[in-house]
Amino acid sequence: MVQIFKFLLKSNKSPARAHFRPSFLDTLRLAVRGGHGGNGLPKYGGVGGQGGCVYFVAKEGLTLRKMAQGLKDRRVAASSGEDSSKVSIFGKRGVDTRIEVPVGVQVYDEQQKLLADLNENDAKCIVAGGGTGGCTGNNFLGRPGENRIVNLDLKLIADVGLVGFPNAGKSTLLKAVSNAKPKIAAYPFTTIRPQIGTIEYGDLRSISLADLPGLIEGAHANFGMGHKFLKHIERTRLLLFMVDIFGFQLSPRHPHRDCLANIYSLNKELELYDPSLLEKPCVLLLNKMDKEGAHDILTKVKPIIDDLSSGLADCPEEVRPKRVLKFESIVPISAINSTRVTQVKSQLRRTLVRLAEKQFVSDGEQIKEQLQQRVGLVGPRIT
Ligand SMILES: Nc1nc2c(ncn2[C@@H]2O[C@H](COP(=O)(O)OP(=O)(O)OP(=O)(O)O)[C@@H](O)[C@H]2O)c(=O)[nH]1
Repeated sequence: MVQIFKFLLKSNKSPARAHFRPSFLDTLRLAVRGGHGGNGLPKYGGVGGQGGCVYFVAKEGLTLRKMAQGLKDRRVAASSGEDSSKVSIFGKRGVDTRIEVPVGVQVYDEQQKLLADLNENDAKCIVAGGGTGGCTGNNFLGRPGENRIVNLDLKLIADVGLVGFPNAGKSTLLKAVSNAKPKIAAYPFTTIRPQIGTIEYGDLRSISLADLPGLIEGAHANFGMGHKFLKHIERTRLLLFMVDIFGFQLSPRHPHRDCLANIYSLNKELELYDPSLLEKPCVLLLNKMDKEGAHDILTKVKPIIDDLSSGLADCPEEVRPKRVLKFESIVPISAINSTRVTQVKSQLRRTLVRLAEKQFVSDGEQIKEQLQQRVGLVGPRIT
């Protein structure tokens, strides 16, 4: 009888969903606790060992999901310091707990205060200090370690951020220029998580390109997946905007926006989310140029895109930005046929090289200034 029941229960089990993929994880909450300080020994003036601390180390190639899998109950503690004893007057320090986190993680406390920004491989930060050991100052009673909740917020780091409304052809471009294998389909929101691809050049240089999906009108106010993906733009050095030359309509309930309105709308979304994003260098791609009528639209809109402020008066009020973007370059392309894709690759590289040069010069100036201050008037002359 038991066997029959077992068989029936087994056969009723629903099959695993073949399309199931774990979703992208970019935030994680952890409880961290430093070790308790060991007690001192009053009779001999012995000092207890300090509690161990919990610290994070950034490691490339690690994801928050992988990290979370290793921390099932989301609690991390370090061990306590040793008590002072007759044979060991100074108690041993507690063992520290090292937790590896992905590069690009920002650590916040419960009051949303930034504790650390781990954006380099091997960058470290202590998130919970150990308690002090018992000594004369605390009546030989060891103190508890720091105990708090920390929030980890992962922001992707890529050289280039690909920004555009759904269906513009971002995944198609990513596939054409890089080694990424994104999902492509003729309906919006095919891409549900950021994808990063590497563009490789003949001289073995490479740059990373992140497709940041989910941007829609109102994303700045957290509509759609709003902030979840907008935040990733902050860490990119160059913005690559992409619009469909024929415009875009989110759904039959939403108005159809032509290509110009789309550009203004993207401009406004970034401006409202964080105006400093508008200072990043940017390149615009006008996609789907292989379709009939695309060149006529391009001839009409190109002069306005060259100087976006000239078209502001005709722009629908709800998508009108206060400050307009100035594109370094505007490239009409067909991502599906790879037309002018090589030009896009060279343009991205040129802009990034120029940026790096600028940064190098300004770093150099800063170092020179610091040196001059340190050496002062008595040292050798710095030219
Ligand atoms: N005719 C034409 N169609 C294109 C071109 N680029 C992309 N498409 C088509 O446009 C549709 C959307 O392309 P995707 O690459 O998925 O667009 P996306 O911007 O990544 O879309 P989301 O995943 O919604 O963010 C697909 O059917 C593509 O085949 C192009 O250059 N010309």
